[in-house]
Amino acid sequence: MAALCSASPAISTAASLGLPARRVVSLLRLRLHSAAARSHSAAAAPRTAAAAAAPSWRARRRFAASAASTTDECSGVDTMIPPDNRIPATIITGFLGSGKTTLLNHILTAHHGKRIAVIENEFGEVDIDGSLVAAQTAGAEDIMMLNNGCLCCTVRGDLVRMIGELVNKKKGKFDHIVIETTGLANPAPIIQTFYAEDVVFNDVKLDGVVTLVDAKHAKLHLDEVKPKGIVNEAVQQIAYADRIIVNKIDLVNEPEVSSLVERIRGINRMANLKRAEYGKVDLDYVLGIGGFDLERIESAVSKKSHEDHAEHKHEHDHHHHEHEHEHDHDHHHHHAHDHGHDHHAHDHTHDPGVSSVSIVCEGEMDLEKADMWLGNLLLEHSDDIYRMKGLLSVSGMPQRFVFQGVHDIFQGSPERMWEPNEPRINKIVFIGRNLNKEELEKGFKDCLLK
Ligand SMILES: Nc1nc2c(ncn2[C@@H]2O[C@H](COP(=O)(O)OP(=O)(O)OP(=O)(O)O)[C@@H](O)[C@H]2O)c(=O)[nH]1
Repeated sequence: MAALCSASPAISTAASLGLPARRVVSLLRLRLHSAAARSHSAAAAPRTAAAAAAPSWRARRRFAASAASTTDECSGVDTMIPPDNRIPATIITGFLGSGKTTLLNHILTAHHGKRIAVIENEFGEVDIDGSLVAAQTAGAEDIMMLNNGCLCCTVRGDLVRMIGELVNKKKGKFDHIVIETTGLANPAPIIQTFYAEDVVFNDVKLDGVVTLVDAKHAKLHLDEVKPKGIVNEAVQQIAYADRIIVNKIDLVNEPEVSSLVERIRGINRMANLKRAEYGKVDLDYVLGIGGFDLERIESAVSKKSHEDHAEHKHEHDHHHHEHEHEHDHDHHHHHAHDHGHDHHAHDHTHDPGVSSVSIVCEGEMDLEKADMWLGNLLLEHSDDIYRMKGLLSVSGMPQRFVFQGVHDIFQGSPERMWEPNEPRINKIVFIGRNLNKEELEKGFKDCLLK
């Protein structure tokens, strides 16, 4: 059963990655915590207000099992998302050789005025990437190496320690942390580190996941068939991304890039996407992106890839048809029917089953029903739901309700007020494995007030 106002249904399975025991999500409880956050910050001076916001973040993060203040939980809430002054951290991921270090060097050598601490994860004995970065740049405040292991498993503890060390010893001396993963990393455990580990969570917030895709070789890796139960890292890196950079476009022709973009969109339609050579993108495309910020949910759930279109149009005015495949007709297939080249090969034979589903519907949500539905959904499918973002029009709530999640880690809060004439539209986007569009759509729409 899903959690309702007063239930505390912790599921007993402790997650394999050392995360806290899973709990069923409850929108109703999230609403409560928002109210608590408001009373905290209202009473506090500006500086303490930021600090006071932390417990509420944590509460929302973990769906505190105790039904602490249950008396007026169904009353209206007129809170806003609390300020978050933690240090932002960006994860740069992408398959081997896709251009992660090149992008990092671009970030470190560009003029943005940010002081950046770098954590490098080189898979192997020698700090090759570290020396490449270090040799080329004077821009990094600190370069720390995570050696001899993949960031996604053995050295996660090291990552936590390193971030802790950075914060303890150098707080105030840097403005942003950039973590470069190995090309074989699954980003999920790294993302979860930011929510599951207090040492990290209290001082550092995940700003976003930037995924580099090698325009020349990506298809090969995306098509690779893995043994049953093993997920293709190249697909996962795309699935978790907030920003995608299709890099090395100098090595391929336009139809090849378009086909790849379409393929990527089949996996993740929530992320922004840009094409680049040598990782050269505007820095505000990769830093300060707020991929996990509730305030910025709307752009993700409303995405129709304008930016890619604009960027692309700028560079290749005659060839910008990929957007035609990206808007709201969510299909699980991604044929390259318009491009006339061999893009069908992956279709359903090699398809790792990772895709996006977005649902938009007008009307007012019954919060209890939505709560029940989402709770059950995550109870059964949180392993398969990689990322989720949503914006709801809740009956009786004057604000828009926004939420986002990564597997069973979930945050939500009322956001700004609905404008008087603004259409009450509900939007939800899932990225994950084996998503059943029809079932999701039916479940979501059944939560509307009849
Ligand atoms: N032609 C071309 N080469 C590129 C581009 N971007 C990066 N490279 C080259 O590709 C190679 C790999 O780039 P890196 O930045 O080291 O890639 P990486 O993802 O950090 O590699 P790993 O750490 O091995 O996973 C280097 O020789 C880069 O100079 C590009 O846009 N075009």
